[in-house]
Amino acid sequence: MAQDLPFTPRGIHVPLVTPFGADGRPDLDALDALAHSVLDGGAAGIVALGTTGEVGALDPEERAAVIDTCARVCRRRGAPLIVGAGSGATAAAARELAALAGRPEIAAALVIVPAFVRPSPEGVLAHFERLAAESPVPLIVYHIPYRTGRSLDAATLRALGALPGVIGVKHAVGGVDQDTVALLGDLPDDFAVLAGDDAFVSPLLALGATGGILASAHLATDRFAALAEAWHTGDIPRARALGHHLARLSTLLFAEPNPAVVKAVLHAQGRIPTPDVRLPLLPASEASVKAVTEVLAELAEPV
Ligand SMILES: O=C(O)C1=N[C@H](C(=O)O)C[C@H](O)C1
Repeated sequence: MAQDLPFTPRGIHVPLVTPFGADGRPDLDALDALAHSVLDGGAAGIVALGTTGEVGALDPEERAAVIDTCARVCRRRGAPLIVGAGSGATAAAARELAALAGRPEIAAALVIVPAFVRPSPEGVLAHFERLAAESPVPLIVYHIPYRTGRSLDAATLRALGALPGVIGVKHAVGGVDQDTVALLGDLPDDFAVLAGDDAFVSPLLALGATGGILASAHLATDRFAALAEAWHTGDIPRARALGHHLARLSTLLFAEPNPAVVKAVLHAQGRIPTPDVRLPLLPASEASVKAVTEVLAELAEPV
């Protein structure tokens, strides 16, 4: 089903892990089932090829297969698909985005701020101006300075948000800082902030974020969906209680490099065939899985 345009990202979107089979290849049936399960749990949509999908460790054919699988599920469910695309320098990013044309399930592309080269804020703006002008799909800026090495102030984020074709930012600055507060206090029209640091989703929703892109929401998906709903409807006692519980869960899920713990727990639950991650990631420890399992059991109680 084609998405209604314009797409306004809202609610919890789950950046899917890429399950690997015993042969080491992506298990597309498991990916299909995982996508359905998080949508059944109340996710507003899914994200293919996020950091959590180990995009950097997939070859081009594997990436295409992941997009095809996720697009098929989203078509069937009428759910929006966000695709991670457009890393690297501007020309290469534009080519990657161009390849997303003609896929009505793809509601937006999640495009990281250029990493490692640390362009000036003006360079970041020029990068997104060119990509937004050429992209066949709307863009969500993925702002994650602790991975890219490029921090951006609220004024630059607002300028990005004012670009036609840029519909949101996945905000993952490792906390709630002065620029987070300034940005959410004065947003450009039709520009959504999505929480991208799992442990901080509740405070960001409280400040006006419309949702989140959260690896943690593979687990307790219904609770993350309820958290977003509670903040949106103003049920503050419920929102606070859920937020505190889910922050504990996310902290444990990110105790080792993402998505090792998420995959290990999904495997322990029988939802993916192996807990395997590709190097340079290492498998999660048993202690991490045990700690998450305990918090999940608490979350099964009414909050
Ligand atoms: O894949 C993603 O998108 C996410 N990646 C973040 C990360 O690994 O830093 C975490 C977030 O939950 C979603």
